[in-house]
Amino acid sequence: MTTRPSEEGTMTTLPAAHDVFHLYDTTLRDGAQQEGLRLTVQDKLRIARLLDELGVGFIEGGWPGANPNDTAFFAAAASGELKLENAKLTAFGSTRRVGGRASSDPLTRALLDAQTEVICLVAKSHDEHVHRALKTDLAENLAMVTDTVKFLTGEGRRVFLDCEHFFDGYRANPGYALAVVKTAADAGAEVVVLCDTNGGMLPAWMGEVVSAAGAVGVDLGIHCHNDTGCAVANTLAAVDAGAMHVQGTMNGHGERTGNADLITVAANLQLKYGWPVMPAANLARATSVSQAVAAITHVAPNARQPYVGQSAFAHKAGLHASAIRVDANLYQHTDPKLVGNDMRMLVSDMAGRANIQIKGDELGFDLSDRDVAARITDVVKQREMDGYSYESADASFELLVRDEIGQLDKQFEVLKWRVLTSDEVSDEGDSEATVKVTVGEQTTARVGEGFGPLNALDKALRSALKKSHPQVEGFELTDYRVRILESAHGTDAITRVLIDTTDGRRRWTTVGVGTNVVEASWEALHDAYQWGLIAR
Ligand SMILES: CC(=O)SCCNC(=O)CCNC(=O)[C@H](O)C(C)(C)COP(=O)(O)OP(=O)(O)OC[C@H]1O[C@@H](n2cnc3c(N)ncnc32)[C@H](O)[C@@H]1OP(=O)(O)O
Ligand SMILES: CC(=O)C(=O)O
Repeated sequence: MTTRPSEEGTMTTLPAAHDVFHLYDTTLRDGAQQEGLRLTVQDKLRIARLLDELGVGFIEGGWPGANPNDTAFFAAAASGELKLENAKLTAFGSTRRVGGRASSDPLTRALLDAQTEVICLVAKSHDEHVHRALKTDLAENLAMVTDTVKFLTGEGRRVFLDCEHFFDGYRANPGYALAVVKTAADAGAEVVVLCDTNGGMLPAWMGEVVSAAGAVGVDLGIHCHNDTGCAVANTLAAVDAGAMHVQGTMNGHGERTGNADLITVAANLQLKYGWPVMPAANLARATSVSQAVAAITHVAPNARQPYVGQSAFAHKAGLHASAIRVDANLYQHTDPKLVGNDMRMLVSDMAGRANIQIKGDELGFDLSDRDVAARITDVVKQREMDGYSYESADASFELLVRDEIGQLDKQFEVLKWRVLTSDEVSDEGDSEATVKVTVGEQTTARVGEGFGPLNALDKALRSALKKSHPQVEGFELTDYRVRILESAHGTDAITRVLIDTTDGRRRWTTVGVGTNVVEASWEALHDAYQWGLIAR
């Protein structure tokens, strides 16, 4: 144990860094056991490359022989499609079948065929599971461990062994759970991993059990599930008790409620414990790796994910913002840049002047004048009361700021708009819009047909502006979100519309509000075009 100053200046006791420490990623195996997640071979190859860039030591690629997809993944990796700079690809499988021999077990053979230097085996370590799930006796399970580990190490493989249900097994029969650890170590397993398979552990219970396993005299790993919401905390508690190998997944994917989020674990070890678990430049890729994995898995990123979530360093409250103007560290536990994230300032009805000033700086406006900032704050609060939301609608907020400080150089004025929708659907759609605008001295009226009123209005406005502002041809509406704000009202409720637009280079969001959804949509659309034509 070493004693080092905590960030607050008090002394805290933390374990000293191990000479050898493993970050072991199981996104491609246990992560893929998450409901709704399905990874193709190409997905797995892409995620493996990202994990290698991040700098994990081991990438568990799946269970070769268990399904054609995983077998094909290992074949692709072995054929040279996967070139790893930092990590070692690891094949996962179980101890041999009851009553058989490892040398003739087809799944053990498949582990060798995967051609990885490292193999991770799962073995039963809970006596009740041996009796009821394996349907054999305790001695045979130990023999399965010995036979499989010895066979694979004899074939030149490095073997890690996952003790399934270790913590529950230790509670039920500590002598047997520890015998599995010792048997694996004696047979040649390099690391014995203690698994909280059902995820029921709490941090306060970890130390005693991990220390008891440590007394066996083998390098220990930890594999935690998040069923009590404690996967990361349990992992750290196991590390405190001596584990030198941590298993986890990107974004905490995994069976049921998931596994320990390896990014959170790694960032805690590196930034809080001060252990050099990966080069600083690699940790600074954590946010982009997390986002890239989310894009590949099609699982929406969790904005509140520690360190790398979109909201991890987002500040909404006025009091926070005013202190952040003095020093960002007054309201953040670490520098977001260290994990590749950014501080974000949110504008809402909880804002004070400081939020507005910091957001102004971000957008390139000098709002240091207290009166100007106070006026904009008041406008924002009133408009939020009316139903607007500027938190994500940066473009509408910028238009509001420009208007308040006299820098709104409107690129067009709308003289009139109208839209009709009918039950007659032609090839052009079911709606027809007319938009009349002036640009400088020129007045133009155009009709647009489309599917739904917004589509028709978009076409009409684009058509009216394209001669004077040809760049509108490149504007594309990518998302359209409608929220009913006063549900008690029914069909005359207030509606808020958010529209995301892109021109291929930039992406911006605008907001509109009205009792009429078409009116709210038109306002958001109008702002989207104004911002796209004004802002650089
Ligand atoms: C805790 C974990 O997450 S471990 C990882 C779990 N991952 C998976 O199960 C995904 C991949 N699994 C599979 O594709 C299949 O379950 C396979 C290919 C492994 C086995 O499929 P099947 O032969 O059809 O068997 P099934 O899945 O029904 O049952 C598992 C068998 O393995 C046995 N088994 C379970 N754990 C172990 C173990 N550690 N060592 C040896 N055998 C084991 C069971 O007793 C059962 O044996 P039985 O067929 O004689 O009853
Ligand atoms: C091995 C594993 O995934 C578990 O015990 O949870």
